[in-house]
Amino acid sequence: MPDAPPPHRRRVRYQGTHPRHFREKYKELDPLAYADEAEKVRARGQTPAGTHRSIMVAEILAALDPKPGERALDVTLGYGGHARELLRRLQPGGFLLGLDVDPLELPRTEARLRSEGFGADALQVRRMNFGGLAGLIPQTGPFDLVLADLGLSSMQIDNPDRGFTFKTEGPLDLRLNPQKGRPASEFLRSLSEGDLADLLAENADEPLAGPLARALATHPGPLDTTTRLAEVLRAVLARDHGLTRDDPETRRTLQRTFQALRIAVNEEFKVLDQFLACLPRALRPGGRAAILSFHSGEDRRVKKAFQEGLRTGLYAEVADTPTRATLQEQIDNPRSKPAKLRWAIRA
Ligand SMILES: C[S@@+](CC[C@H](N)C(=O)[O-])C[C@H]1O[C@@H](n2cnc3c(N)ncnc32)[C@H](O)[C@@H]1O
Repeated sequence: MPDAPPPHRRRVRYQGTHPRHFREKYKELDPLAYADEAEKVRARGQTPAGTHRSIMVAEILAALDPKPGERALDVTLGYGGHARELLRRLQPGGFLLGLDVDPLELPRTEARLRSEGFGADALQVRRMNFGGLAGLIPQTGPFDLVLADLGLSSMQIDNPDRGFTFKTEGPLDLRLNPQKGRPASEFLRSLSEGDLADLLAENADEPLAGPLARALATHPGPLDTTTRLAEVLRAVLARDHGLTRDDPETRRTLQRTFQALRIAVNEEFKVLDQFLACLPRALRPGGRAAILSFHSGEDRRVKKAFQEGLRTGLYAEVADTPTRATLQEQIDNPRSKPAKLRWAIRA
């Protein structure tokens, strides 16, 4: 019998000349069929949907100094961009173990790296939270280099189903691993006004923590979508400060609130502290660690752990000041603007 014809796929429709929403960006989401599209999007200073542009690659390579035959641990594999650059420099004979907590993106990243020729002798991938590093090291032994690129990948931010962005309607989820724990909407319901104010202040240095917490805690209906949460916040900013939807301060306040909730839902400070406490055990003598952080709560922790490790003799050398992305990179990829890189060398 002849093969049945492939099912007809209706072209994705969108308003205007360019697709604006994630699901409309069918060309970017299918880079094999539309090879040029990603380049055009990058030339506009944007990140193609479904991909991630690795940040401060040259600076991270300089800090980690990977050499053929060495063993590396990337605890935030993400899109695998940094891992790919490390793997190239670790060959021949080197090895990289990539971890990520995200069950949705990790298999795609592994498939992409395998298709680029990195076999099981060079690359292994494991779904796990880097907060559990202390349980991993007895199995793997220490590494020559360890990389942590904290936070979220662009694939996670841009996918409305994950609920990380207020720019598009989606469930208020915010979990890095949606198969574990409770979504932000449920978590939000469990908090008192006081808890919420503390969370906004501690996790995002939010100056309007009090009034925002009051509005969220006393909101009559459910706050179960990204856009509904954003509307409640915007209403407070308009009422108390006359800020419009498009005011940059409105955007920053929304970003801080989403960040504070994400940190809480994923217990990001707790797992970062666990990781930092175990990091010296994950490094061989002379081993190098590099950590890229994206907000002050993370950077404070990294700085303190490195300085304490230097004082107690666990580290031989640590970065005095954080390295920032070059101005050109900040223009090319605005997501690199808040990034701070710190490194340490194991004694
Ligand atoms: C900024 S992205 C990494 C991008 C990657 N360096 C690249 O070049 O493609 C951060 C990744 O870390 C993962 N992640 C965040 N917290 C984690 C944790 N506690 N344990 C494991 N993975 C985590 C996220 O799921 C995300 O994929």
